[in-house]
Amino acid sequence: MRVVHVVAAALIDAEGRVLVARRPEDVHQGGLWEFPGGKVEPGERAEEALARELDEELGVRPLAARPLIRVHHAYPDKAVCLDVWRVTRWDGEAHGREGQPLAWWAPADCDPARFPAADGPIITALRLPATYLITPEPGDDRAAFLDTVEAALQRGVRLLQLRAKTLAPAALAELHGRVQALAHRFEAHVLLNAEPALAAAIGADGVHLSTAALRALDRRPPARHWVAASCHDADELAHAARIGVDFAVLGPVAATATHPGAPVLGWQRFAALAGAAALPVFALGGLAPADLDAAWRHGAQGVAAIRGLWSAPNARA
Ligand SMILES: Nc1nc2c([nH]c(=O)n2[C@@H]2O[C@H](COP(=O)(O)OP(=O)(O)OP(=O)(O)O)[C@@H](O)[C@H]2O)c(=O)[nH]1
Repeated sequence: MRVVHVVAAALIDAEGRVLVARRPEDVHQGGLWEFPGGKVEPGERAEEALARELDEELGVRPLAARPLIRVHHAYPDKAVCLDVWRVTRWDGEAHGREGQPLAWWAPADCDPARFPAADGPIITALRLPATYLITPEPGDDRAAFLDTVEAALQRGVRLLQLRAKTLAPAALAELHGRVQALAHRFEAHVLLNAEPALAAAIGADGVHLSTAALRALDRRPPARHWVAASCHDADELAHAARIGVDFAVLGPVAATATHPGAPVLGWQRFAALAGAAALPVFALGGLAPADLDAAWRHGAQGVAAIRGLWSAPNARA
């Protein structure tokens, strides 16, 4: 089946709401809500197509846009590649130039059932921040560890993975409770890197699956908000998407101090794997907030890091 290349925009307003439009009843996926956009014309660059579609459909001109996610989806009657951009500044006031109803919804309120099936990963991408902090092993000084977590939250980190492989379950649960209480003060979420049953039992916001844990599962484990997984190749990404994992971490993109000698992917390979994956993918391995533009250009949700976020100067949302 020929793949139709489509550009779509997530216009984000000052309150973090996203603009959605209702598709006419009589077209493909009619009656559902969508992100404004349309087909890329022959010879057109994606950004040109985006500007043309936003003018035709909404009467606005994008001023600040960056890639959000690329989604491939095969409907029974057509295959699409949705190239979705996050637009945070534009000229003009958005109005439905083709008579289509418009609405501004918080990403948390976007119900995937009201959108075409391809849009699930787009909604997830909109709900996720651009950085994912993975904690280093906590040392004996728990107070210093919690202070550093709090400083990271103050810098803007909103998604954390508590990774403390050396702790027994009771000590891990104890530390998790403290980290989660801090995180919730900042409306941030904590994923516990542990057995899904333990994460669920102690009320974690989510669970982060190791590659081995991911491979052992044939369905999404129960979780309050998030199920994430560590992946290294196309098979693992496909398995993660198939069982309903929300997002993946893929790497190492560059060499890291924590995993010396691990084979490095590089940005080109990362982009190929992330672009084919049906879920948002954070880039991991030797990265920091300064790498966000490169990460977005190569199809990442953003950057996941231990060192690069634990004491980095900032974490852009
Ligand atoms: N703009 C947009 N299109 C989407 C989204 N999700 C999704 O699956 N699509 C699909 O991507 C294609 C977009 O093309 P289009 O908006 O030019 O519309 P169309 O196919 O109705 O045009 P046509 O009548 O010329 O065939 C449609 O097949 C649509 O179902 C989305 O969120 N926004």
